[in-house]
Amino acid sequence: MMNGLPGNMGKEVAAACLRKGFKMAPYSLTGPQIQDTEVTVDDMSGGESFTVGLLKDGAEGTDEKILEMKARFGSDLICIDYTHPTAVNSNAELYARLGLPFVMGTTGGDRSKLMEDTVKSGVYAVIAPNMGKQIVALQTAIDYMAREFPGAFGGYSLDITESHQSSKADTSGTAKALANDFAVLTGAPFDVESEITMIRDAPGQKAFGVPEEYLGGHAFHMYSLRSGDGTVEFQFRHNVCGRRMYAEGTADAVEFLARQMASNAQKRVYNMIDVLKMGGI
Ligand SMILES: NC(=O)C1=CN([C@@H]2O[C@H](COP(=O)(O)OP(=O)(O)OC[C@H]3O[C@@H](n4cnc5c(N)ncnc54)[C@H](OP(=O)(O)O)[C@@H]3O)[C@@H](O)[C@H]2O)C=CC1
Ligand SMILES: O=C(O)C1=N[C@H](C(=O)O)C[C@H](O)C1
Repeated sequence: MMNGLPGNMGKEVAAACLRKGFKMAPYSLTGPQIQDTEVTVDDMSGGESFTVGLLKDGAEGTDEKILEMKARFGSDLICIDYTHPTAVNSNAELYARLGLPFVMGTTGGDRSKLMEDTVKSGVYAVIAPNMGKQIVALQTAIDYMAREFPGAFGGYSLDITESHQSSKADTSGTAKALANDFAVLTGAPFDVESEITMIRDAPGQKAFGVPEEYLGGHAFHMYSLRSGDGTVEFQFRHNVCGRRMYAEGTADAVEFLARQMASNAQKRVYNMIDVLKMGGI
């Protein structure tokens, strides 16, 4: 069940899932601005397409339609969420209430509550602000570095700049996640709400290196660690044009979750680092 159609990631992820041979559930949760009642998604390579009915978030009869799908598809029904930061917690509550496994790619919301609610509910889930395999590998390495060498960059200042399409509603969830590890490395507090520089305007995006044709869909990140006297700088960058890498990773996460469910795995809530480590992608 691809929730967040006809959004940008919704369509990309639906396509990646179809390319992997998955079938689409007949309904998708959609947002308050959407007037259409259905949308057709395809695999973006000339193959299969599906028409999906759009259920406005909170609309009467939503639970019943989802429960009908659950009765029809059983444990083959896995929700994928690429909606809106304001919908993260309410959607996770819905999945928990109806006992639906889910992959949450949507960023923002109250992340601690999201984890708590999901763990408490006992549903299987993969939750990650970034599903791009290579970025998750970098994240894993920085996470390892922070755990092995906390304070190794003591006295260094941390600067984080990210650029995304102007429609992005929140600060990069990836930057926030990595900032926590970098703060362990510098040993100094870093406020992810106020200290990450966000670029959302076209001149700024172009100056940051974003090609003109990707102003509407890109994710450029730069993390800089600079020594106190300014003589040494480390930079880490991941610059993605388009959205395909996240969509492919999401389809892999769905397959991973289905495998964990089939094997009755004891652990139920995963992140993408788990997926990568456990050979899921
Ligand atoms: N984990 C990852 O790897 C990645 C995560 N993301 C995250 O995915 C999210 C979506 O991004 P993107 O597709 O670019 O955004 P879009 O704005 O293109 O799409 C979001 C869609 O969700 C709909 N929506 C809004 N509120 C709800 C709701 N309550 N229930 C269901 N649907 C709703 C929107 O409708 P409406 O127009 O009415 O608001 C819109 O159709 C963001 O949080 C982004 O950060 C993005 C890329 C990769
Ligand atoms: O909104 C996006 O586009 C992206 N969101 C994710 C985030 O906030 O970290 C991942 C990637 O940056 C693309």
